[in-house]
Amino acid sequence: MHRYDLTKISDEIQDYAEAVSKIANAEVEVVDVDLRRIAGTGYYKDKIGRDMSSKGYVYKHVIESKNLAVITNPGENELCLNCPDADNCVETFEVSTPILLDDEVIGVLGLIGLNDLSRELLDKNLDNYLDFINQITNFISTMMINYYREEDTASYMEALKTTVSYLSEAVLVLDIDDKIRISNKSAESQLGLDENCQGMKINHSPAGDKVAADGSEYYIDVNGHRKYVVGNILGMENPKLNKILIFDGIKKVKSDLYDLTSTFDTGSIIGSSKETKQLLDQIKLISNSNSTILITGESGTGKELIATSIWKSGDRANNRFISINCAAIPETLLESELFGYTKGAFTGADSRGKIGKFELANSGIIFLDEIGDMPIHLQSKILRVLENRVVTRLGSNKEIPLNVKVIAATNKDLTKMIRDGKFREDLYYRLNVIPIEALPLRKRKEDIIDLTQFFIKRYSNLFNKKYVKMEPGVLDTLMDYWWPGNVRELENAVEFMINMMGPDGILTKETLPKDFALSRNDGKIDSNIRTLAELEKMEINKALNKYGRSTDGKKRIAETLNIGVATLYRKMKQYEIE
Ligand SMILES: Nc1ncnc2c1ncn2[C@@H]1O[C@H](COP(=O)(O)OP(=O)(O)OP(=O)(O)O)[C@@H](O)[C@H]1O
Repeated sequence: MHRYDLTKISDEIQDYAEAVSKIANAEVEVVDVDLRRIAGTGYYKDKIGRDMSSKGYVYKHVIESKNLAVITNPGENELCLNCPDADNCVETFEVSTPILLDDEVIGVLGLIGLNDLSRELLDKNLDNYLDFINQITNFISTMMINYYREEDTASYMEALKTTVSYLSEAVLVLDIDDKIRISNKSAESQLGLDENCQGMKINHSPAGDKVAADGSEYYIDVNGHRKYVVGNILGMENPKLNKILIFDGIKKVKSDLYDLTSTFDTGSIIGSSKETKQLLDQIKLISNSNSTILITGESGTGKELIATSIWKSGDRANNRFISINCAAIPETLLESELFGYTKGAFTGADSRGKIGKFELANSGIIFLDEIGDMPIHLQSKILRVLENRVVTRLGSNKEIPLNVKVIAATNKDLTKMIRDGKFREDLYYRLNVIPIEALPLRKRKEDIIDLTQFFIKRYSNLFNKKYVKMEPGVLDTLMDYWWPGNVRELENAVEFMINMMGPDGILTKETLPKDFALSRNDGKIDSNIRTLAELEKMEINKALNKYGRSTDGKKRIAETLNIGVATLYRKMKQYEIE
């Protein structure tokens, strides 16, 4: 196989051959390097496609030498000596010119005289003829290059089309006039185009970066409609394809950000105790108020669930609920997470800027969980946001008006923190406009019955197990326990029990978690009362022994204890666990 195959453009070569033949008053033939006749005029036309390797001595010489051969004495020339037709050669002259491409011979063009007239013409105008033929061979090699270039482009386009069709982001490949050359399904549906949109002009202009950290924001105008998208425009070094637009609609980008943020539980509050009924009434009363709410209570009492219930029963239910755990985000990042930043606001910041959680929550609710862990310098900033109802991105001085309802939560004693100088008193009063207390489970024991039933149902469904009943005494044990980890601990205990439950579907005392031994022996509370801190320390130590101290180990511990990794580190520090 040769690199260049002249047969691919044989029709065009034949057209040239015919033209040259007329102008030069001679016959023309073109052969490739295998001495196959590609084109031919007059006498040679019928012989196109024939293999000439047994003859064609002159051509062989031209191919090997890469030089032109002018034969004025065909049959007698030394190059004709071995030719079987040398004795009865009908030619009066022959000019054989190599067709060169990249310094490689890809074929030979032969100009052949068959009568004296053409011989005479040649003799008179040899130089002109040679120039002319040179031009023609150059044309042929240019045609060959173009042929491969187009073929390359076609397969390149095909490959690009296939690749693009696999991408979930919207992709448009535009030509130099910003007309669509390639589009994928996502781009078509986002811009409301049909699949035959090739050739349609797309106008795009920067929209100024407001939301996304990983792309620029653009308006795309198509069919008289304007779309607001986030993405990237890649330039291409290609004469036909000019740029690639990769983007997603702003709504999707915002909701992706939102999905990343919202890991909250949106279940409903279970419990029929007097206390829980009161809580539900209170939620109803306040859900439409725009005042700030502070939910206090031990860990696992359902503070976040209360916050989402307020959201769902209020008039902001159709807008966002953005939850941010102030303890889980490193102090250095918390400020930019909350307020956002503009391009190049600080070293290491994404060069395009990013929306903050306050802005993202606009017209909805922001839930500031573990507000007691907020560093004091940020407390004053939060206070300012709450007072002025505007937010300013880091690195910018533009104030963005906010219509956000704030719900904060903490398991810390903020009044004590104020006394210790760790929490700003003015912020506390700003937050504590509507205080809600999430009671510990042991202070609303009736709920244990409802919650146990609720979780039994959830986990037996989840694990596809049939639950029949609970052995007498099991519920008493659960009711008597003091649940330091509150509802979260109860949920974990029930999940464990359903795992342990035999095929008879009966929850026995044996299915209770081992660590329940504190109250398991006789169904009564262990007479040695431990502090919560002691219990937490014990559990963390146990988990460290089981899973080890590696980063992965700690991840698993955090999962098992149902707390965040940041909380685990904080607690290890607090209890001086090495
Ligand atoms: N009354 C309830 N009904 C149903 N599920 C509940 C109830 N209270 C809490 N839960 C569940 O218990 C778990 C812990 O609740 P949540 O995260 O709201 O507690 P929290 O007080 O915010 O905890 P932390 O202070 O540790 O963040 C969640 O899975 C929640 O759905």
